[in-house]
Amino acid sequence: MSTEEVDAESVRKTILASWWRSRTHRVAADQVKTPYVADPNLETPLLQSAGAVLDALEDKLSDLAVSVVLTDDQALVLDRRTEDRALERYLDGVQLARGFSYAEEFVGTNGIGTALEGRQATAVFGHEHYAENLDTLACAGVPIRHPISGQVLGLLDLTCWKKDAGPLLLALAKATAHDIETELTNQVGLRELSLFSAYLRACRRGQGIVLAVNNDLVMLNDHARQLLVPEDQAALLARAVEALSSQSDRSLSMDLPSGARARLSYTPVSSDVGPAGGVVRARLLQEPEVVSARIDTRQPVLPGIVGTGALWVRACHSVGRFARDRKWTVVEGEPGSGKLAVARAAHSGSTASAPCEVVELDGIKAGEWEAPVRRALLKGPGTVVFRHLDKLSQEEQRALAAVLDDARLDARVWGVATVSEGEQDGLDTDLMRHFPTSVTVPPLRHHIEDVRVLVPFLLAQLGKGPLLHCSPAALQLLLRNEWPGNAAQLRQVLRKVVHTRRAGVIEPEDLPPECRTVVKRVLNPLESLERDAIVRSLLDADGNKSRAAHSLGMSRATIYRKIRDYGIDIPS
Ligand SMILES: Nc1ncnc2c1ncn2[C@@H]1O[C@H](COP(=O)(O)OP(=O)(O)OP(=O)(O)O)[C@@H](O)[C@H]1O
Repeated sequence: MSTEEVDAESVRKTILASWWRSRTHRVAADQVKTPYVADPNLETPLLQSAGAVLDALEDKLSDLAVSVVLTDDQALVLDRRTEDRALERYLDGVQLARGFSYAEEFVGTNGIGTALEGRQATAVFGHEHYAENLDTLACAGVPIRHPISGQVLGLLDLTCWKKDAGPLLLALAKATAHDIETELTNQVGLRELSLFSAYLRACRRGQGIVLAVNNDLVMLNDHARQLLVPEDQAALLARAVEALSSQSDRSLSMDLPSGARARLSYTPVSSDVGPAGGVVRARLLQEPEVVSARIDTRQPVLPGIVGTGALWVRACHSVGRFARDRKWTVVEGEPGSGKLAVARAAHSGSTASAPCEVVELDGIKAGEWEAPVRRALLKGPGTVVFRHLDKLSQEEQRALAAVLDDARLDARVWGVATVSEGEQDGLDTDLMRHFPTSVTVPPLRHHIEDVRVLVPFLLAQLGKGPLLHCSPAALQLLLRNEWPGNAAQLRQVLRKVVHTRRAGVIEPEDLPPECRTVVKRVLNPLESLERDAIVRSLLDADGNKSRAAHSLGMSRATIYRKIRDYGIDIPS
């Protein structure tokens, strides 16, 4: 089979196709040798739903030499139940046991890997197996699908001796897989049904844009499809998915890539079996000045900064335009998202030769800002950046407003204030009269593709421009991160890297532990230490969670929970 031609008439079509694939994968036909994962993830909805069904089947088959196997969607064996000792020993010998993969690429034609490859119920009998040690067996595998998305979650397989096999084997496997899917519907479907009813209620309530999301599902009403261009839909969905982690109602405004501004209200939905996702209602705000300006994202952004993500380019263009028109502006955004960088770049883009004064207001003592502000204002043409304006007390803000009222401002002075996300509304109204326009800088995760250009840019800033490059694998890790601390966090990470690697190629192992995580919030120092310790132990233990937990003195359950909480992602 591994070297000679096969007579197409003598073999079933699906089996012949699988033999060809096995041959292409260079699977050994005289032995079973397959990768082993010591610690497969056993906390999945599939295993939770399958447990009771497998218990019941195991009971029914207790007098028969039939093994019940459950795998994940990659053919990794998660559970195997065999009452018959002889069969059990044989299956151990051919590595059909928990932790081993029965994917076609490793084992060749078999009821598990071949069924997953073809995405359909498949039985493989005796000599149809590619590896000769499996000749005495028959197995029937049936993929198990997510009840709503249809995505294959895993597979149910029944394996017995070839001499005992018949058509009933596949029929029983199908019925059992169906029972597991029904159980999944009860568990998962309840969530989705709750979300669907909440979505329908929101649609019935008005004419606006309604979206509903959870981790597996997205629903959009007609208004969303008609009023929003695809990039705006994607940006809204990204924001909605982000809101999923919060369990409270929220409303917020956001700039959309097309230039429109939307007001969103997010309502979480819960079901009897836990959180079910959330419903977002959105309203487009009519801000003609912004809406009318469609931005070509291929244009270069402002001088001294990089990035081509639609939201980022839009923010840069708006700040640049306000700088040219000398319209005082508030630049709002998450920590480290590049507010000051945009303000400086807009200054350079409009009046590079004039001075740009940055007055840091965070932590400044009462009244101490007054002298530098007056000095900056008196300098004539140029830019004054009021950095972290929201950190001034209300009283100080009123005092600053009075200073600005009194100063006979040169019309060629441009004022720009940076404030933390969501803090703009709390600023003193008298002061805000001086800042008639505002722009929101998007967090890095909303223009994550810009990591590709930010990395070389920031490496150059750190003095390593032509000396250091990122390997594709390391870049992939950086692109997967959520960057709760935004570009400033990315800069910190690269600063750590250049301490240890001064030239050459940055590989994944050169990146600090935080790059192995996809956490959505900024961790406190204690949490960061714990996360780093877990990542290091996992790397030392080649991804083996039990060994990592042992070395840290943690229980397995705790390390699983922490891996989930910190979004740690280390392949075994
Ligand atoms: N698009 C970009 N191109 C180049 N550098 C950037 C860009 N975005 C951010 N940076 C760099 O990232 C770092 C953090 O940016 P910056 O200080 O402007 O953020 P911020 O939002 O003002 O921070 P804070 O929240 O502390 O006020 C700086 O070194 C800045 O030069």
